[in-house]
Amino acid sequence: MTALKVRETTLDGVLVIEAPTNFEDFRGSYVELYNRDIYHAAGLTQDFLQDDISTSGRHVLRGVHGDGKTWKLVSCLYGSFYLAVVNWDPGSPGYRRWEGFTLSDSNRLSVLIPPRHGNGHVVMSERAIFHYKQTTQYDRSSQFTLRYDDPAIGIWWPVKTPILSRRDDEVPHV
Ligand SMILES: Cc1cn([C@H]2C[C@H](O)[C@@H](COP(=O)(O)OP(=O)(O)O[C@H]3O[C@@H](C)C(=O)[C@@H](O)[C@H]3O)O2)c(=O)[nH]c1=O
Repeated sequence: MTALKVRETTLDGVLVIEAPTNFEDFRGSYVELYNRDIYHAAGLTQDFLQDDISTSGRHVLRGVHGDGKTWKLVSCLYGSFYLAVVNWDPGSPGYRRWEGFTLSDSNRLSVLIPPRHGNGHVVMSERAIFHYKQTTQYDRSSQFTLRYDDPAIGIWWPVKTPILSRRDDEVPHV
């Protein structure tokens, strides 16, 4: 069985993971994005029970959202986006630390995000498909929303005036 290639990040528990198979030939590509047995063999035994996608145009920014119980495994199915993850656990020494990642349909990377972290992404290609697996059913009332440009967090974004939903635009600074 292929061993999963996993890289640690500056955020405790946040991992960058290569696709178990990323094959290209004259026809195009074939990607095995998630394989339960290979993930479990690497110690990543989260029980994912929902798959979600969102599609967005260039410079749309969704987030920063999170909750206290959900693990997410984020990938880019099409195009490219910049993903920011922030530790939002007041009990953690890394509280408010953030890191950014570029995910695309060429690097085929996934990012594993533990509970008590916020995530947001901004689309860099003309269109992109954001995909994630999650360990809980959607529960809007348990989610927190952070302002993407909150100076108290200081996330760097490659786009300074992104397109936002009303929810993401109206959220106050912390
Ligand atoms: C997140 C979610 C939304 N929905 C619905 C609710 C609403 O009618 C519609 C659009 O929802 P939103 O405007 O909240 O979508 P969006 O702003 O894209 O929210 C998402 O942002 C990214 C960054 C995440 O990581 C997700 O967890 C989620 O918070 O989709 C579901 O049915 N299931 C879900 O799991």
